[in-house]
Amino acid sequence: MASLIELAAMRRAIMLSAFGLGATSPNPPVGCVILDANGRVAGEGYHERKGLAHAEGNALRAAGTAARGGTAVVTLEPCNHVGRAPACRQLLLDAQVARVVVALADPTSRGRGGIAELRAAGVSVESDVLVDEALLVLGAWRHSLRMQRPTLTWVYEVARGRIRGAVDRISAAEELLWEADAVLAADGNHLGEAVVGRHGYGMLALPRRWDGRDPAELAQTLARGGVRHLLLDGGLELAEPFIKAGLVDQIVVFVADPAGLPEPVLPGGFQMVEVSRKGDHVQVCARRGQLVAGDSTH
Ligand SMILES: Nc1nc(O)c(N)c(N[C@@H]2O[C@H](COP(=O)(O)O)[C@@H](O)[C@H]2O)n1
Repeated sequence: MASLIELAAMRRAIMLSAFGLGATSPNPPVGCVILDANGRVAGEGYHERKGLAHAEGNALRAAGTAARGGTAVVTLEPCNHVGRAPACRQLLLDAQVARVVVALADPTSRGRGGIAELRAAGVSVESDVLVDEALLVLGAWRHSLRMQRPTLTWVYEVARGRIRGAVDRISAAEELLWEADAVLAADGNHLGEAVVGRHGYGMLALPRRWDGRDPAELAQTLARGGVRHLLLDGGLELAEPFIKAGLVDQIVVFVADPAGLPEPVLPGGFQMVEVSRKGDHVQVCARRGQLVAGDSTH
């Protein structure tokens, strides 16, 4: 069982991991905290983008020799492969940590996985710690892997009975770009990295526009190009083919005024999960019905 100190460290690691949202794809946003042998924070880090060090590598570098005999608290199972970065389970063994606390198992882990390797090497490993909280950050990535397409969020504004794109006009909508990898807007005529340059050169391969034909084919192309979270910014004409194809996972709608709400405001099958005030708009977040309970979108 994880101790109270380890649970607090996991929550810290989850917060750190969120700094990687919208930047790490196709890799996951991961955070890690190293506790020394007395349970004090000795180092921490997160995965910033593909091609750079994994979260564990950054946290171990910050901790230095204080990691020896300590505990690594990490939001995703340490990787078991030598890729662009060394295998994290080997870095942890080299640093001589005594214990590893993990939130989520890695659905892409190679061989028998980092957790099994660490246990085989005599390290105490606690897994499935604060899974639901870790999924607040890792959820879109994991859902994308499960569905073999990007997690798709449709954002729009409802104003004077009209439904239209929101990102250009509403700052809270523009902020959603920071959690997405790519954005499709202007009735399909604009397709690009959500925040230009965040993933690093060559990490995403995107077509410049969508021909408007097959949304499932576009989703496949984007998934192959490294996109794990797509933001759709526009009115019904843009979103309808994606809704009909069952490709919209979540909705963020900004309601400008209580009068003249269109009928309906949300498409069928979506349930509200959050209603809040954002400046002069009401923001409603909704998820597909069957995804709300239990495992949620993610
Ligand atoms: N445990 C862990 N921490 C991180 O910080 C990570 N980015 C990952 N990612 C895992 O490794 C794969 C990517 O490897 P490369 O960076 O491309 O070599 C990714 O699929 C995850 O399984 N894991």
